[in-house]
Amino acid sequence: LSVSDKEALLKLKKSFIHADALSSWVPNSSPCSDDWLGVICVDGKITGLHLTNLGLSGNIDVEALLELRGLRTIGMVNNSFSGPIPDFHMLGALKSLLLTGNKFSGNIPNDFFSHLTSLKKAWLSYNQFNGTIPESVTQPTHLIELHLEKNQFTGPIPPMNQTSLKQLDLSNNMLEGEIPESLSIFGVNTFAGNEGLCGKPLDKVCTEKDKTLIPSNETGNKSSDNNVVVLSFLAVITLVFILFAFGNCAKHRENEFIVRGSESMANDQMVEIHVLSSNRSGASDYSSHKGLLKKSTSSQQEKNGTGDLVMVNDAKGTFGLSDLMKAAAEVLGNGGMGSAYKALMANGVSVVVKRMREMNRMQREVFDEEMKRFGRLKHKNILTPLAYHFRREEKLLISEYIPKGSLLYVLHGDRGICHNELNWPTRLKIIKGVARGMGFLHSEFAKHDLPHGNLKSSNVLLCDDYEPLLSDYAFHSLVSTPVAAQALFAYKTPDYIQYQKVSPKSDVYCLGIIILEILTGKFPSQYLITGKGGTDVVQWVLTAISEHRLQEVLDPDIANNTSSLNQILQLLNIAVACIESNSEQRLDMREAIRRIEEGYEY
Ligand SMILES: Nc1ncnc2c1ncn2[C@@H]1O[C@H](COP(=O)(O)OP(=O)(O)OP(=O)(O)O)[C@@H](O)[C@H]1O
Repeated sequence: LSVSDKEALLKLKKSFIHADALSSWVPNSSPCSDDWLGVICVDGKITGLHLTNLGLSGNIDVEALLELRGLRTIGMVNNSFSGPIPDFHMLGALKSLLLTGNKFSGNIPNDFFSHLTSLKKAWLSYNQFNGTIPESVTQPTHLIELHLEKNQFTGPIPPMNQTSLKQLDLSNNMLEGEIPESLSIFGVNTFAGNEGLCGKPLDKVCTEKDKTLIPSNETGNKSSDNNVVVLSFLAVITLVFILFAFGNCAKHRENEFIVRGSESMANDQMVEIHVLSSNRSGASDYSSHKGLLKKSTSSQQEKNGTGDLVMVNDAKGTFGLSDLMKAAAEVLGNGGMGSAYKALMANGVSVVVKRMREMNRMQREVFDEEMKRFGRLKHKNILTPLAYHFRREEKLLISEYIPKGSLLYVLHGDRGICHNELNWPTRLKIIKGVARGMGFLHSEFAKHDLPHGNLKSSNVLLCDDYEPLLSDYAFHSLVSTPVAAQALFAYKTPDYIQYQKVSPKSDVYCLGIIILEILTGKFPSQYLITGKGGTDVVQWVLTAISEHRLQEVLDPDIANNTSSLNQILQLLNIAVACIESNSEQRLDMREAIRRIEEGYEY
């Protein structure tokens, strides 16, 4: 590694604002041998930067990047970078440019992709880009993945005909005109949310006018002018809406809108969420009856009870959207996949409603099948959903409310009676239940890359007798990779951070973290976006092992249980074998479960 590579990275770091997460990037260490966060090296050469979810912003110093001769991947997914797209087109050897989930805005120059001839993956989704899609996107001949969804691109789609293209997502922009025939092999979801598009695979037939729209700068600029008008109009409407809603809310504010998130979980206040009733008009539209949905469904759906709520499991009886809309709702939190509410329905049943963001990877029929399959799952340690609601813009997943709450809450949030009940036999019961639930998911979803994908203590709910129930599993196939990378805990494992891969072994790593969390009683920093706060349980335990201080890492509440100490240390060793950073040397799920069930004697 030449010195200038290190200097280049330090220069790059200087151009970032809020770079606290890059505390390992310091002059007296080496990027490759000292494992600088997010720096990918092959044979001592820097080949990639994988700076995902680090809260970074600032002006990316492309000159510094130019000095990294071996650089092939730039990954800056889910940070806060803003302004025009940096001059990445100067890095002609780039293979992956991953910028999803930032605040980049403005036009992308028309020749941006011309020099990026080796580009295989371009993820520019979930930003605020506008103007036309640069025509040069047709030029990288090996392009495999192009993600432009959730921007404000206008005008027609350039005539891309790369046969290499396997993933294309242009959804939720403002594109218009005829879809090029070469792209009609992609599904409807690729183009959804662009009112002005027509042609196959969409149902909308093109008019002569649509067909004459050709990609040109003039068209792009014209449409963006139109968009400015439309956007200004929308902005005014939104402002009126916000002012009105604010006025309405302010009246009720004192006891309402209290969020019961992980930070303030002991707060049990009820909230009212105002519902926009579609069958009235004018300012009086905003009825203040209790409910969950911001926009109401049609009055017919309300009348017939179930609306378009699909029951997949009637263990708690049947109910409909209208029952949910009338229920008293309480915000439980806002996780990576969306927000969660508790709803107490008039029949006395409490449910949790999760509003899922971005579950549009599948066609409606496939989604329906998947949900029905979820509804049929039966295992003592699995939370089986009760119902779901499908609309393009929004999916709701409804499950039974589990009063004791999550392992996260009982372990770290509640210092009351439940925490005191977390003695060793109870913790062992939880570990075994989690392992059994994982075993079930790994055989039920054996073909999935991630049978669970999001195992962490907030997704382990505790029954009254402390039997754990796993929730939020098997979402991986329902969402696109950029969303998964943002929302699923399996993407925080070394498998993804260092090697950009996930597999069933990533679930094993997550199991290891949860066991360490239960044994140490510490909140893992791994759960936090920036990794700041909490305890890096992996590092802490590995250091303690190397210094033969194992007992010191145990939660004092269980460490005093001398009769079980051997068993506790045995579980600690199993967890350590699960958090092995090299997935090939890591235990597989079956072996991890076998060891947890059988126990090893020292
Ligand atoms: N069925 C349930 N019963 C009781 N509490 C629940 C239930 N489902 C979720 N919760 C709690 O509600 C809160 C919010 O859940 P949510 O799943 O939205 O967020 P999360 O688990 O923190 O993140 P993620 O979206 O990644 O799973 C969490 O504290 C969770 O433990």
